Amino acid sequence: MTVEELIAAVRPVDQEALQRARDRHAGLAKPPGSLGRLEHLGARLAAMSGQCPPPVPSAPVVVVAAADHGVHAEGVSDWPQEVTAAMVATVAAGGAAVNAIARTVGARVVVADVGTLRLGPVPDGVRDERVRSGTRDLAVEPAMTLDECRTAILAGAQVAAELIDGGADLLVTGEVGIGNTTASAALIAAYTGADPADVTGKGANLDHGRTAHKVGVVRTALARHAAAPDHGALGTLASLGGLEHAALAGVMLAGAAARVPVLVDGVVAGAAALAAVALCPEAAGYLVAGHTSAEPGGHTLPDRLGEPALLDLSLRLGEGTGALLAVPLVQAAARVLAEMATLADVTKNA
Ligand SMILES: O=C(O)c1ccc[n+]([C@@H]2O[C@H](COP(=O)([O-])O)[C@@H](O)[C@H]2O)c1
Ligand SMILES: Cc1cc2nc[nH]c2cc1C
Repeated sequence: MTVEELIAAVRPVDQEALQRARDRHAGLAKPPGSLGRLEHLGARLAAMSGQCPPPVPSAPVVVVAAADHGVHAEGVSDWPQEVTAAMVATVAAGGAAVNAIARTVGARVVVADVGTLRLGPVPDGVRDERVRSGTRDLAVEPAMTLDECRTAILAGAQVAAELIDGGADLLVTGEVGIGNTTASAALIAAYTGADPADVTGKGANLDHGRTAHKVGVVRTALARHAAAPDHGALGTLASLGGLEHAALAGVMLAGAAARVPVLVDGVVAGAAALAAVALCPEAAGYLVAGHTSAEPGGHTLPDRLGEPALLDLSLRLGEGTGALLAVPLVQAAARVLAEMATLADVTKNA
C-alpha cells in the first residue's frame, strides 16, 4: 500500500447516520439536548461508523509510537535522548503512566519503536518498526526524506490495520520522544500559520529561560523550510516532524479508512493529527480530541476540529494518557444511543 492509496481509502463520514443519531437523541428518555456534548459525540460516532446506534467500543487500544529527534542537538530539551528508549522499555514492562491509565479504562497498550536512538536490539514487547535512528536536526535540514516519512506513515498504518483486524474498535494515539515538543511546535506553526511564540512551551519541563531559545529554533526551522521547495503537506511533515508524528498520522489515516474512531492525545499527537488532516481532510471526521494539553499548542487540534477536547485536566505528559482517560466518555456516548429507553416508553409508564 502507498500513502496515496491509504489516503484514497478514507471515505467522508456518513451525514445521514449523523442526522439519524440526532433524531434518535431527540426521542430518548431525557429532555432533548440534556446530555450536552455527549449527544454530539454519539452523533459523530454514528457518522463515523455509518450506523445508528453506533457500535459501543469494547476493545480500545493505545498505540504509543516512539522516536528520537536530531533537533535535540540545539539544546531544546532538559532530558537526555536515552530517556526515549528507556521509557519505551518502561511502557513495554507496564510501568509507565500510560499503562496505569490503560489498565483503569480497560485498554490494551501497543508500543512501537519507529526510530529511537539505540545501540542494542529492540526489547521484547516492543514492535520493531524502526525507519532510522532518530531524525536529522530540523533547524538545519529536513528532518526526514520524503521516503522516510512515507515509510513511517505506512508503519503506523500497518500497526493500526493489524490491530483493527484483530478486533480493536477504538484507537488511541500516544507517543514518547525526547525533543518532540519542538518538532510539534514547528508542525503546528507550519500547518496553521500560528506564531511560534504562541505554540512553543516548556515541553517536559524545559528551564523557563530556555523557552525563548526554543522559540528561536522553531523560527529558524520554519524559515529554512519556507525557503526550500514546497512538497505540500507531506513535505511539511518530513521537513519539520518526527518519525513518531508520521507514524501516528498513519495510525489516524488507517483508523479513518476502517471507519474506526481515533482518540487523539496531547500537543504531540495533535500535531500529528494536523498532518493527517492536511494530507486527507476527510480524516478529520474520524478524530476526536481526547484532552487539551497544557502546552501552549494544546488547543490547536480542538480548534481545527471545531469543537473542544473531551477533557481538560492540565495534563502535559503525552504517551496517550489524556486521550485514554476519555475512553469511557466515548463508550458512554455510544451506549446512550444504543441502550436508552425512549420518551414514548416513559409516557407508557406514567
Ligand atoms: O503530548 C503532550 O501534550 C506533551 C506535552 C509535553 C511533553 N510531552 C512529552 O515530553 C517529551 C517531549 O518533551 P521535550 O521537552 O523533550 O520536547 C515527549 O516524550 C512527550 O511525550 C508531551
Ligand atoms: C520521564 C519521562 C516520561 C515521559 N513520557 C512521555 N514523555 C516523557 C518524558 C520524560 C522525561
